[in-house]
Amino acid sequence: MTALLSFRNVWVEYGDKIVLERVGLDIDAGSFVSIVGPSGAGKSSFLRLVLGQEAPSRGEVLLDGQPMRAECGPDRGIVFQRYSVLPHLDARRNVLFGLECAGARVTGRLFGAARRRALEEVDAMLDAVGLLSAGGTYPAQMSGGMQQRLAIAQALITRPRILLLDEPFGALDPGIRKDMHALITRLWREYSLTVIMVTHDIGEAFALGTRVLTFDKRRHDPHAPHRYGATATYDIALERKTEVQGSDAE
Ligand SMILES: Nc1ncnc2c1ncn2[C@@H]1O[C@H](COP(=O)(O)OP(=O)(O)OP(=O)(O)O)[C@@H](O)[C@H]1O
Repeated sequence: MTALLSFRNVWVEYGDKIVLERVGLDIDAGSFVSIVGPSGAGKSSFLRLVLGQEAPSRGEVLLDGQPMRAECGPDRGIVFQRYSVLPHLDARRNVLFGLECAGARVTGRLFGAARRRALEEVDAMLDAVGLLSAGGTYPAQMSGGMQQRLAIAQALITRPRILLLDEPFGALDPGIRKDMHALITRLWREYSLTVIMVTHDIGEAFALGTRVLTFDKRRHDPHAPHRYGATATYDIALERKTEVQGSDAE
């Protein structure tokens, strides 16, 4: 079976600074991959490769066995720790914006029947993340948890196959984080997503992932810290036996 994503001897270098080196791994469709590692180990750089925001300086990244083009496509969505949503748009228009970006590249706006259909989809997505009644609310009026629900809705509205999460729950209180764990688990299953999540929380990595990757440097040169890059040093397959329970879990 072809892996959804394959990394073949992938390097990321900025000038003479090596960030990632010799990354070789396959990611299967439907997996939930957690990535942990020290600050600066190239975890966000790895996500940018998957997003198509950046091309490897050496090696190749394959999507469905084909070389991935260095461009963001609607089949990949991303949620960051903060600032994923647009402050000047209410919740409904934030999610609609995600659709407009993907569906109407020329004008950037949807009109008439297409807009009505899109708004129905938007409301269904807001419902899926528990924000249907907050459709007219602006991000500044929302709690951190609500903003992250909105960011997830915005990322999922284009029905991506791959959802990238960069420390998505890092700024949230523990109770809210549990709710978000339950939500993301439900959406991962319902939407048959492949999730790649960077987190600094080891417990979260193991609670949510079907696989945990650690990124770190195998070699260090104390006189030239940029000489060696990080790679996937541990690759741990997990059996997810238990459901993640949050207060909003179905
Ligand atoms: N465009 C760039 N030009 C030069 N260096 C860069 C660039 N982007 C990232 N880096 C460097 O690459 C290294 C890895 O950054 P990256 O953000 O991928 O690490 P990370 O593991 O996600 O870190 P953190 O956990 O702190 O978010 C850092 O040293 C960073 O300064």
